Amino acid sequence: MRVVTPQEVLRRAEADPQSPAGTMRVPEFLMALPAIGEGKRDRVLAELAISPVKRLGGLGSRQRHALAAWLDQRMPEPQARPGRSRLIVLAGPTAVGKGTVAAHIRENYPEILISVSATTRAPRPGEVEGQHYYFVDEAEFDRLIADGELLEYATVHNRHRYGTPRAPIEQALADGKAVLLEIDLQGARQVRAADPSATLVFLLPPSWDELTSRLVGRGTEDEEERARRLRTARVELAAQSEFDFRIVNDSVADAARQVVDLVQASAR
Ligand SMILES: Nc1ncnc2c1ncn2[C@@H]1O[C@H](COP(=O)(O)OP(=O)(O)OP(=O)(O)O)[C@@H](O)[C@H]1O
Ligand SMILES: Nc1nc2c(ncn2[C@@H]2O[C@H](COP(=O)(O)O)[C@@H](O)[C@H]2O)c(=O)[nH]1
Repeated sequence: MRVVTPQEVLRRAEADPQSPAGTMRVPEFLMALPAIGEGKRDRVLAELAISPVKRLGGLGSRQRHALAAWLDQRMPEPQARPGRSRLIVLAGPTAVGKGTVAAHIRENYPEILISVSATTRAPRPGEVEGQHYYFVDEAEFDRLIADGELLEYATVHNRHRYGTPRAPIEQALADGKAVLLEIDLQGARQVRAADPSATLVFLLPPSWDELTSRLVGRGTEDEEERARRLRTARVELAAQSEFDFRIVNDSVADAARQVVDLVQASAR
């Protein structure tokens, strides 16, 4: 399996400025690296004299070399991305757009299997059994756990249980397909423990205000449930540095493309 490092993303951007790597903005690239927050990102941009509007493919050679040197010092290439499996986890706070991004990937990149979870929560209007979730009762969820049919499971927002059916994931991985799980932080940690070579991606909102307005705008939860979800969101945001990559969802298509780039990188 070939490992794609941030340095390789930089090389792809240089080779083809119109490629997904080339059109990625430098701040997004930096934020997708482990343990880079907004403050660190801004300090690095200032230190390397790179404007935040610059795209990787539009860097001058001095800037590109400065960025490559900074990367080499921070994460030497051979250790930057140890062998990855084709299993990608997409997590992030409530209403950041995980489901929307996953739906965009399902529609536009059918080669990637998007896992369908089991849940004890009731369907929302318009949700379809087997497409959005497998809606099960508590007894059936207990049975799935007892029979070892779930790869991971968790009680999310201290309310309902959600879990990833194991069989379709294992079959797809055995067939060489890439698999995307859209799950919560607890599930992401379980997947990491079960398969340290999985890639963990954290989806970030452009701002806290935007997150709350997406949650309100979705209109699927009452005020009590929204408050519960926002409490979990603070906990999840505080854990973002545990993830391999972070992607800001300010455009669904851009965020989806960045996730797909990571999926494809891990599948080489
Ligand atoms: N990039 C975006 N810009 C504007 N609105 C967005 C964007 N991405 C998603 N949304 C909207 O935000 C709302 C929440 O999105 P979505 O339901 O996909 O979030 P989620 O992360 O799956 O939430 P949860 O974890 O609560 O299930 C939806 O109304 C969706 O249309
Ligand atoms: N640990 C898991 N978390 C999951 C799974 N499927 C979904 N989720 C997460 O639950 C919340 C709430 O989802 P909603 O559909 O009720 O809004 C969200 O964060 C999902 O990512 C799963 O299989 N395992």
